Amino acid sequence: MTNGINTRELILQILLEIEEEGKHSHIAIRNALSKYQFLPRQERAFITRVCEGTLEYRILIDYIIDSYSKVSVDKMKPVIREILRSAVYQIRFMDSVPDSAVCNEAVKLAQRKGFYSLKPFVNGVLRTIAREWKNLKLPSREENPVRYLSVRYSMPETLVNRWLEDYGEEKTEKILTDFLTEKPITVRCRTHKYPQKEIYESLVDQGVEVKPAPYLPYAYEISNYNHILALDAFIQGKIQVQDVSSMLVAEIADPQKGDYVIDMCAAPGGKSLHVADKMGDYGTVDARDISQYKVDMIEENIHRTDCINVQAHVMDATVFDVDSELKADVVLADVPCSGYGVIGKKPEIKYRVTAQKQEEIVILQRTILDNAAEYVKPGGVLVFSTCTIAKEENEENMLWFMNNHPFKLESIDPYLPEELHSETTALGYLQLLPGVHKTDGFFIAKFRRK
Ligand SMILES: C[S@@+](CC[C@H](N)C(=O)[O-])C[C@H]1O[C@@H](n2cnc3c(N)ncnc32)[C@H](O)[C@@H]1O
Repeated sequence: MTNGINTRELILQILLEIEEEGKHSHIAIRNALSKYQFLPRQERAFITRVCEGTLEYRILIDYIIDSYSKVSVDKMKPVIREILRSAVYQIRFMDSVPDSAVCNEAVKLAQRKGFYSLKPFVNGVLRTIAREWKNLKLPSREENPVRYLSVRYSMPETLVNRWLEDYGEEKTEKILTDFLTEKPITVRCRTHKYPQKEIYESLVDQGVEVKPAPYLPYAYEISNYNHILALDAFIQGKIQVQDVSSMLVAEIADPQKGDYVIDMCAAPGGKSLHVADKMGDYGTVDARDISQYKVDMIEENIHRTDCINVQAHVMDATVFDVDSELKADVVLADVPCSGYGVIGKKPEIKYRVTAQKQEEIVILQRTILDNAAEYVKPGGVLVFSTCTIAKEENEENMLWFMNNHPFKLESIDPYLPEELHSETTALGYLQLLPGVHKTDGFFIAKFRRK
């Protein structure tokens, strides 16, 4: 308890918003923390870790609870379920809090939330788990490898099955391991405007730990800071938060000074700003997104980075814009996707997968790609990208696109570090897999209009 705020209660509230109201985890956590800005850094870190960890390990946690509770997790009242889940996360994964304190806090919280009669149940289940969890066996890998991987790495069986089929057991296990590995944030240094040394020194002067990121010389991994919004390099627009996979898009697009670039799905503007930086102050990036809310996010970034050659507009990429026909030197179609490549950052994605959503997203992507094709000048470039590792959204869409539009793939090797070169990059596309490559899961294909 700090300043009248009960940390466990705040954690419960955040988890209920994510699990019961369908909020995105990073938004629910960010909103709660910005409401209670006075909380000390250590407590903020604790809240973030417990919420993220409870979500990341939900399947394993439920397996543990179900092994020791008479009432199964899916039959419990949401408040009790989330109290137990977050307590089990602390017992299983955090040494900093004694198990007895975790149990006591959970029991008190159940009472405060009006579940007086369930106090003995919460107490009994948690104390048994604290005593017994080390003896609990996971499902047998030999008898049921899918169930084993699902519980061991907290990944729904549908996704495990899909990746086993697409990538084989070894790569799937690397992907699953990577999703549960904590990683620093990556930033792009805007070296077109500011010397990298100056950016490095500004970060280090504020106590930030700075390490080179993989694959691109102007990317850093940063850690050991409280708020990124309080870093001078960020405030002054010298850095942009972006995964290296996403930075590769502007490299591969290779815009030339004076080009007209359309970014069809641009918010919050990471790739638009990068492309604009690469063009210097020449040319225009037409950064579009579906809603004013999204366009405001792009505007905020334009303002902070003082990128004068990016213009943001509300425009629905599924609606054909006749004024853009054959106008663009470069079109970026960084389409909405299932997001499986960023499950490590947004763990709730893995629990919200349905076959229907998967089909709908492919249809949406193809509609956007149909329009994107029409905007590219003869001889111009279309870069298609997603942050997923689902074949139907990536390779299958790429093949479909080539069968339906007058474009050909073009080698992307000239824009990539040698360690990323492969048969597919020589052809014109790249599937990055978490744990196999040192980035988020991401797909990029480069087409040129015939
Ligand atoms: C992968 S994100 C884009 C990330 C962005 N390119 C960047 O690098 O910062 C996909 C974007 O597509 C937008 N979107 C979804 N449906 C859309 C539509 N029909 N028209 C335009 N944008 C759309 C979403 O709002 C979201 O901002």
